[in-house]
Amino acid sequence: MASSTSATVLLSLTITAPSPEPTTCRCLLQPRNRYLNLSSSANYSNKALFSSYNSNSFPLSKELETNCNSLTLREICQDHVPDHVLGRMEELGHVMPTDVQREALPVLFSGNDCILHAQTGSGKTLTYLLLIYSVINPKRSAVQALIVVPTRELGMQVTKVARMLAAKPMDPEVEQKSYTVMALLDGGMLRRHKSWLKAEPPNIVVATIGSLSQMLEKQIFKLDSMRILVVDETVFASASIPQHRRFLHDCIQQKWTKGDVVHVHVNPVKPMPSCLLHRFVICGRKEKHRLLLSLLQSDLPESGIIFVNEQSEKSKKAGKAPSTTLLIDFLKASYGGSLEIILLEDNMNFNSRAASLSEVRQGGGHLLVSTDIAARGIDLPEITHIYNFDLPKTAIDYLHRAGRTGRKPFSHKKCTVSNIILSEECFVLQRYENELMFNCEELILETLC
Ligand SMILES: Nc1ncnc2c1ncn2[C@@H]1O[C@H](COP(=O)(O)OP(=O)(O)OP(=O)(O)O)[C@@H](O)[C@H]1O
Repeated sequence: MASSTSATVLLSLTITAPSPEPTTCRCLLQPRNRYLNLSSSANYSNKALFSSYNSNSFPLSKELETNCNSLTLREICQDHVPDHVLGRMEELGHVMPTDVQREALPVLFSGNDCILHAQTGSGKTLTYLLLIYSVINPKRSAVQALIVVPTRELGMQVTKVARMLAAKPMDPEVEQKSYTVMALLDGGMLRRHKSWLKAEPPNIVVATIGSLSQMLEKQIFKLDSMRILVVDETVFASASIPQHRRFLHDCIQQKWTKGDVVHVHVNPVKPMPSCLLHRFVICGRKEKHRLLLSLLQSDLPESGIIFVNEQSEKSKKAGKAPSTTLLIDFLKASYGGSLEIILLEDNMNFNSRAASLSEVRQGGGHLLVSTDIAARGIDLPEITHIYNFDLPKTAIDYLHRAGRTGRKPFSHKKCTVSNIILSEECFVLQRYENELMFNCEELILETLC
């Protein structure tokens, strides 16, 4: 994929990297006139944002740097982001910056290449959207920013936030052309999008890789006006070497970035948000349903996600029902609490998945039974409890699942991640604790029953 000529490319990524500095990170890089192959980028498990824009790089003012600690988001952004976007941002309750926003935004606005490291739920999406709104021109009918996401669910989430920030000012006195944001997601109406892209290209496109490739192949999607490319929550490479230093080294080697990339590292020691309490219960395979029920009855979550691993091929071939279905049936028959039980899994068609998510987003308290499809990028701040009915397959998956709760940056409320494990899985959990540097307390069975 070609970036536009004389463009500066910026990459931001969330590397959920364990050793030597385990953390979630984003990386902002500036290649010049480079080709970036999204689908074949390999070797890191991360969340990434690439953006390209014509920057008049200027050094970060020392004064701004020192004063940034006490600045509001508006003060940090006001010379860059249009006023009505800042107004919307404040209406949405974003007044003070999170750590990553405070540290990253001045660097991004300065046009420097940089890498950002920050925990899940720390406000990276707003960070890159503010950068996008600082760069694109709503009067220009051309795709100026492209955000590539791995799943339809994350795409819907990002589109929602982008549209909320871009909403036209309520005040009729304020004349402002609104930004247009298109969601080009798998399972969507590609024919309709095709006409839209041809007739009046939107300013921002949020796309899954499949839909994007189709549009690129048919040459409907033109990248010549693109100034920012974001790759969000995408696997760039093997999870076995998720080390940001190595990643950065490779990016420089591949010339995706200039050599003087800035590395902004927020909370370098602990990748896991500190507002999370982790605990585990050991039980036999047949006791898991009953144990989950006891946990739900004693925790009384406001809302929660119960993560179940995907059904194995072997189990499918044997004609067994998936664990999600069994669990939903069990909960519907025995739960009896006030929360609504909702299913979200890969096997569902796009419409059913969208319906489940919109039901969840309407609020009112729910228990979402889900595979890892809900583990990345989905932002449901009302979730207070995560239950790993099945232990995730990797430490990175653990981090992403856990990061679906505790998503209120300025709240001191503790949220809980509970793991229902078999005795032979203890060492796996221990490994995740070591890799991600968190502590998981054992809950003794008697106290629950
Ligand atoms: N400055 C802010 N003030 C208050 N809330 C904020 C602020 N910035 C972001 N948030 C809220 O914090 C939550 C998490 O933000 P966001 O989804 O951007 O995190 P993230 O770092 O991208 O997480 P992940 O890596 O898990 O995708 C969202 O509900 C968002 O609305």
